[in-house]
Amino acid sequence: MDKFKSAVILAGGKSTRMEFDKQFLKINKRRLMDNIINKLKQEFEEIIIVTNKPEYYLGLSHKVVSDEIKQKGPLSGIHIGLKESSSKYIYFIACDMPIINIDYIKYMKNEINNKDVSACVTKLGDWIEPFNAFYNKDLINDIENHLLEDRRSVFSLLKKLNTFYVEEKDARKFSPNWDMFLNLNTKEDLSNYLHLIGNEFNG
Ligand SMILES: Nc1nc2c(ncn2[C@@H]2O[C@H](COP(=O)(O)OP(=O)(O)OP(=O)(O)O)[C@@H](O)[C@H]2O)c(=O)[nH]1
Ligand SMILES: [Mg+2]
Repeated sequence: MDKFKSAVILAGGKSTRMEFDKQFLKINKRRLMDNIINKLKQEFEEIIIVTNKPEYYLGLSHKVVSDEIKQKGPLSGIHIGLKESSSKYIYFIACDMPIINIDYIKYMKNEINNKDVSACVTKLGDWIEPFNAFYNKDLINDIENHLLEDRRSVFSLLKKLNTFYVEEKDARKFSPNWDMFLNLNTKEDLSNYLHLIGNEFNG
């Protein structure tokens, strides 16, 4: 079995800060989600979308699922993503992360290939980056217990487990300005990003 067969895109959030649903964001007349899917196809055989609006994905050839434990934030999406996927390690990315770094994905795979870890996440100072990361399918029960205690933080969950951390300085070799972790939370984030790539926001 391919240990790294599956990738999950989380698109089940409320987009409160962006004020429109980020999963439908278009850049240069193309849906960002479609770009993410196409990129991930280079590296993963199975792609799963976790969305709160599955009716907008009818006809897509990938698996589309919704949270089973609702209203608990990203861990809800990680939970169902792990349940629905069919490999040991599952790659997770958010629907508002426009820059996929395939070399870094390959690097993480190689780092954990011969290890048995709960997750592979990257450090940023004292913090971690919860996406552009791998999680072990084994975590389903741990996440359920964490959420039952009404704890929602990915980092506090990972601290309790056997997590493999990539050091910030090692990750920066792949992405010196950290763009592979860029996520578009606000309209300002979006307009900065569009400016960077030389586009205007066109809805
Ligand atoms: N499946 C699922 N995904 C979620 C949930 N909450 C957030 N996410 C996803 O997790 C990722 C990171 O979340 P945020 O950047 O905070 O996005 P958000 O929660 O939609 O936006 P805000 O409301 O502004 O916090 C995004 O891909 C969201 O779609 C949830 O309850 N379920
Ligand atoms: Mg949020």
